[in-house]
Amino acid sequence: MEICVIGAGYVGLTSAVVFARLGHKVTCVDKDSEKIKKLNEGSITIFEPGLEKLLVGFNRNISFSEDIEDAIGRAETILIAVGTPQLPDGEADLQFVNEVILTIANTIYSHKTIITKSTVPIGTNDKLVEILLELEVKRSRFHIVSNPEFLREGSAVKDMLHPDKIVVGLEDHDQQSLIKLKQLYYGINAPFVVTSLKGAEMIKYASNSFLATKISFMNEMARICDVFNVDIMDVAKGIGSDPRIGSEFLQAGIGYGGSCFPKDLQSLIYTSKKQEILPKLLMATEEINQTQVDVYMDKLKSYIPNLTDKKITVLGLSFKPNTDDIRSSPAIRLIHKLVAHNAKVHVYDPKAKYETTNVIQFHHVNDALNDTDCIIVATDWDEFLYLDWNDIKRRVNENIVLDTRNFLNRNKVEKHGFTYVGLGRSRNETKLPE
Ligand SMILES: NC(=O)c1ccc[n+]([C@@H]2O[C@H](COP(=O)([O-])OP(=O)(O)OC[C@H]3O[C@@H](n4cnc5c(N)ncnc54)[C@H](O)[C@@H]3O)[C@@H](O)[C@H]2O)c1
Ligand SMILES: O=c1ccn([C@@H]2O[C@H](COP(=O)(O)OP(=O)(O)O[C@H]3O[C@H](CO)[C@@H](O)[C@H](O)[C@H]3O)[C@@H](O)[C@H]2O)c(=O)[nH]1
Repeated sequence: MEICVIGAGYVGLTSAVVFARLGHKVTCVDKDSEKIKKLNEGSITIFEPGLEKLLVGFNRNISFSEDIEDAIGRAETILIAVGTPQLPDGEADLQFVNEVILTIANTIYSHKTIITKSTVPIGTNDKLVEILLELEVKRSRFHIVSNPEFLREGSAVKDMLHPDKIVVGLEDHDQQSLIKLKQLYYGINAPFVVTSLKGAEMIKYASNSFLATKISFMNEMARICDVFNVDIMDVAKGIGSDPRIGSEFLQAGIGYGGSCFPKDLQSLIYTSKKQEILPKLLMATEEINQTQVDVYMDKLKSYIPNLTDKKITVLGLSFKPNTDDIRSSPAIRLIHKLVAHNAKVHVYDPKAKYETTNVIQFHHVNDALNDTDCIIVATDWDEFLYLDWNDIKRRVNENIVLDTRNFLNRNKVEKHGFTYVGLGRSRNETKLPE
């Protein structure tokens, strides 16, 4: 199948490469000429495990271009994978989706299946149908399909090749597009969940909201565990073994970040309020998340009351491991707070970069750790599990380790004389058998 993927970001590029791997002929377009230039030179524009290898392996099936009209003209299937960022009031900004739909309207000369992969508010795809009709595109020339994406950054390729489901939202009685989607995903072993356009849009928001709520729930539990000297890790293990709860997304910590959970929750809150529904649970989820960094700042200040001129080393910048993405990263929020308290901030991240005043970023973890007064693990990169605490002991001024991800091996850290600080990570008061 000849496909045009519009947007060469995390979703667009991964989709383009995966569909090329499935044997389709893909043109991936982006209006960012720098991105397209790099991709045409053979360099990958994002860090995503396995993506570069797959691109190299299937580059015969994929091309990159800035010429959006030309790519649309040739393709029978068009995937919209442009950004839908957040406006200041929480509403999703649909300017890029609207831009694309106008371009499509001006370029349709044969039938197109237009698939929205971008996360868009409930009712958007119905609106896209209306817009195309208002622009006098013949009804026989297009079908709109909502096919939200559920990949996670850091495991995007794996998630797209082995999804747990493929959600497809269709216009009324559109059997033709369902057949097209099955052809598109031929080779992927996953059940189809078929629903209306609005149904598919809602599934995407409900999925992210549920997962974000699970995280905020655990963060609230961690706050409670903290005052009762209970280890939240025991609680996660205990409740996670119940299949009704499930063991994933129970990791308490500094809060969720990234380009999806925060903005999608804000967007659903906005949409609900517009319909005069007060989404109290979603609002609480967001509020807990927003204040989680402050909870860790209070922890830090209970050990170092005055942070002025204290050297604080932050390990991790990205919003989660295995990605270079720092969008809405809690690590960045934490760094801003440290700077506001006049701390001298040293940072290290295996892949992500962040430039700002009063922060020094190091290329080697040991350089970032020299003479530090406190080590804060802000992202759970595997690399930090293998730190040589015996060596670090000799480099630092003070022995405080704040683990905001409940992730380090506490015994290993404490064995070398460090004070391990977490939230809801109190030592069990009952002496248990070894
Ligand atoms: N990042 C994720 O993990 C993820 C997962 C699932 C769904 N989503 C959703 O997918 C969408 C895309 O997210 P992303 O993270 O890939 O975004 P991104 O910002 O990484 O990429 C979007 C790309 O679209 C391009 N673009 C914007 N307007 C364009 C236009 N008119 N023509 C051509 N290109 C244009 C931009 O230049 C950019 O390269 C969003 O709606 C997001 O919510 C993201
Ligand atoms: O137990 C957990 C799990 C995750 N996180 C944090 O939650 C955020 C989001 O993590 P994750 O969901 O793994 O990454 P994303 O790439 O943001 O993926 C989410 O957002 C995407 C965009 O909508 C969806 O496609 C995915 O299904 C959804 O998991 C990160 O900051 C994580 O550190 C926790 O704090 N505790």
